[in-house]
Amino acid sequence: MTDRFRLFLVQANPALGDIAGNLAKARDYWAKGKAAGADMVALTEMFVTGYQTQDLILKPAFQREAIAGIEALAQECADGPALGIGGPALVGGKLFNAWYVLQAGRATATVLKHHLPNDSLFDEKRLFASADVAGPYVVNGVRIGSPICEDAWHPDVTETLEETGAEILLVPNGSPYHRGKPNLRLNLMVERVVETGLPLVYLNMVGGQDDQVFDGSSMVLNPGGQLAVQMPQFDEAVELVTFHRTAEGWRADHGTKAALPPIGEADYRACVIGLADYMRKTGFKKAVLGLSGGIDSAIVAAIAADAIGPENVRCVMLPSEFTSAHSLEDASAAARALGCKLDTLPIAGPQAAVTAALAPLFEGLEEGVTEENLQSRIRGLLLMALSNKFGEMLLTTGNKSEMAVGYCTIYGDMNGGYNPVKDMYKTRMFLTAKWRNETHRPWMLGPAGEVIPARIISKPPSAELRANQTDQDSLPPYEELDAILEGLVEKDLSVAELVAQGFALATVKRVEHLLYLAEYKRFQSAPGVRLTQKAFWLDRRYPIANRWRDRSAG
Ligand SMILES: Nc1ncnc2c1ncn2[C@@H]1O[C@H](COP(=O)(O)OP(=O)(O)OC[C@H]2O[C@@H]([n+]3cccc(C(=O)O)c3)[C@H](O)[C@@H]2O)[C@@H](O)[C@H]1O
Ligand SMILES: Nc1ncnc2c1ncn2[C@@H]1O[C@H](COP(=O)(O)OP(=O)(O)OP(=O)(O)O)[C@@H](O)[C@H]1O
Ligand SMILES: NC(=O)CC[C@H](N)C(=O)O
Repeated sequence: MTDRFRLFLVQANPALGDIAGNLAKARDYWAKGKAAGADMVALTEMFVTGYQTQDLILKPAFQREAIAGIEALAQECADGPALGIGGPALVGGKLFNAWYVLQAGRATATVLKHHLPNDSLFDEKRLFASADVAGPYVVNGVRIGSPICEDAWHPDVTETLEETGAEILLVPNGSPYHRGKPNLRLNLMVERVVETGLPLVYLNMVGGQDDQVFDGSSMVLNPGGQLAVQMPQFDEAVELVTFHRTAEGWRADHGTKAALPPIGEADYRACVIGLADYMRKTGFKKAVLGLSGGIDSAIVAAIAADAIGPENVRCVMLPSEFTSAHSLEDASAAARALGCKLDTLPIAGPQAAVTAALAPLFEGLEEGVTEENLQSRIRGLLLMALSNKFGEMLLTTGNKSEMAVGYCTIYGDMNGGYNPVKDMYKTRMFLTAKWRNETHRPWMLGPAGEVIPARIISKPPSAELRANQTDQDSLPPYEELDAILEGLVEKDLSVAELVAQGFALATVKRVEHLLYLAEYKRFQSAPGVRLTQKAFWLDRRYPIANRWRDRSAG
């Protein structure tokens, strides 16, 4: 009887749709596991296709290529350790989210997912059939049960596996980041370990995919819930875990115990990885953004410098007659501190030309928001011209507070391919800027030190679209706005509940109105990194034409 079982865990970053590339990665990791003397090499949920595939997985040609790839992989990895890999499976004409166990040239087990996540950003019931729960499979005489991700968030699948003889639980995941997610997963997995009395391996992928960032944080728990291995959050990593058979069952040796970063740092890292992977996976090497001397564009510049290197980030100051001297100085100081190129493109010329073109139609009409927004749109036009000419993707900079209430110009500053701060509230932007100035980590490609000049953080935010404008002319103070948004968006509170918390009825109703009104802007907005469980895109899907307003407080 085997008394030792060695499992090679692969916390890697697949590229969605790159079936050949993901198979090549799988082969390389399998060879590493073989060289390390593993009995089994484990990869994550849907590794062969990347995750989440959304409706791409419904395309028969895509399914066929992925399944054929797994069959070929089985043969290439016949001579050595077993290989566990996620991919689609077609059984009885139905499509399943599956995890294949490849041994001796074929799939000796095809585990099919039972619990299909269908809330927040998941729509798996739309894509896959739900399978009945099956028992464990055997590798080198050890019976292993593999609940697939959501399957381990409920007690029934692991209970069945334990009752049908599983000795070790190995859970492949595609679990995306949100604030505090590692702790949530740990609590759930400890529950499974305590219920079953079995050791549990939680294996998650890493990397950015559109709005989602998968943050690894894979771990191994021994019965009782003791943490034997903690793999890092966000980094690609491998770990050879050795299990020993004891009188009480299998136990994992202690291994790597990576420290997980605090939440603020994890959010920033998610923004950096989300942007870096979006660029890499869509084929961009360089980015461009408007650097105004305000905090939003300064943080986005820092994130971009950290993600793709300051030499690949072009900052552009586009001053108008309303741009203050301190904005010019602050933009220049920020670009210098980050080591990014700064171009200056005054907008007075194009603004005069557009104003003249519109003059015959606008004659006798008062100037107002139209003219203010023209400046933003001219900036957007010039920035997109640079993007076209130099192949630099335009970054847009609207934080979550602005995106919530529509404090941004459609086809103006909303222009851009990706928004790394789309899910970060303005009050967090200030904290993030301070934190980045005080902290440098090896994964940051930008420099250490005060990369966001102190005045950018301390001065009152202004769009500078008219003389002496500040954000607080149009919006409640950000502390109040964010607290109300936290209630309306993150917690789905009613207007009455917010009023009971002490907020003025008129302010809450105005914020609620702006929130609903701005749906059309968000629908046309760039994707951005998801940090919360109510990100504007998949977590919170609202109608655009919507006459409902909450009358709970009158
Ligand atoms: N339901 C709907 N479906 C589709 N389209 C709809 C629509 N409602 C309005 N629209 C369209 O949207 C237009 C109004 O939206 P928009 O043109 O954005 O203009 P609007 O939202 O009125 O103004 C932009 C606001 O953003 C502020 N801001 C803050 C920070 C930075 C910047 C900046 O630009 O740098 C701007 C600026 O001060 C101003 O308060 C309408 O004229 C109409 O064309
Ligand atoms: N003078 C400018 N030069 C270059 N880009 C600008 C200029 N003014 C605005 N922009 C672009 O439009 C975006 C929206 O402006 P907004 O005022 O909301 O942000 P900010 O200036 O970065 O920060 P804050 O809101 O704190 O002032 C900016 O982040 C920037 O990308
Ligand atoms: N891929 C999955 O099944 C993930 C679902 C799970 N609720 C998570 O977010 O981790």
